Amino acid sequence: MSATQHVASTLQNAVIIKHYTLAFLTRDQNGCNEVLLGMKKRGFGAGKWNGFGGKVEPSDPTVADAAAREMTEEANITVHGSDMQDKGTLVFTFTGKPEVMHVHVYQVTKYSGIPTETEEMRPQWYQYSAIPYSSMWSDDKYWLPSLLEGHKIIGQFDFDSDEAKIHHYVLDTIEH
Ligand SMILES: Nc1[nH]c(=O)nc2c1ncn2[C@H]1C[C@H](O)[C@@H](COP(=O)(O)OP(=O)(O)OP(=O)(O)O)O1
Repeated sequence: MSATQHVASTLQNAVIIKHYTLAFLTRDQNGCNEVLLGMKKRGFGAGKWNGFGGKVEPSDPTVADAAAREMTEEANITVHGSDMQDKGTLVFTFTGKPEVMHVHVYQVTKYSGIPTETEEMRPQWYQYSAIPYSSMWSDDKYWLPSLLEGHKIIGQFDFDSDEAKIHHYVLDTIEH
């Protein structure tokens, strides 16, 4: 079974699915590629650098709009749902927990404003060569490099109940 089939089967058989967004803002800074990460200050994943995102709300017209709303709320910049580039799907499960996290992953390059700290996130630009993987979710090092190289990713990471250790994962990288 391919990783994509594995993910599809997990989503088909899940009792509870919660939808989240995760978006990476990238820029070319004098010929050097950079990505904006945020230090999560509270809640799920606090103390880790990550892309920007959160729960898809019933009031969000589309999932891409949810991704744009979260980025605006968390980094104080303006981005539009129509500029969100679909970069794939990540599924996270946790031993002993019935719900499955379905994370919709995006890249965005068009924005206005200057990223500034909010109650939830402290944003910082990182060169692609200096991404702080040791202070990120432990799955990120497997798929973020491919995403930043321009590929789409479809993966599933099964965490232990403590949300720290991955006991199994599958990942497909789709060449762009
Ligand atoms: N293993 C993982 N690796 C990763 O890179 N990102 C993950 C992840 N597990 C969750 N995320 C992301 C998805 C989403 O962007 C974020 C979790 O969303 P939040 O809990 O921050 O949602 P909300 O901002 O809606 O929460 P509240 O404002 O507290 O209701 O963390």
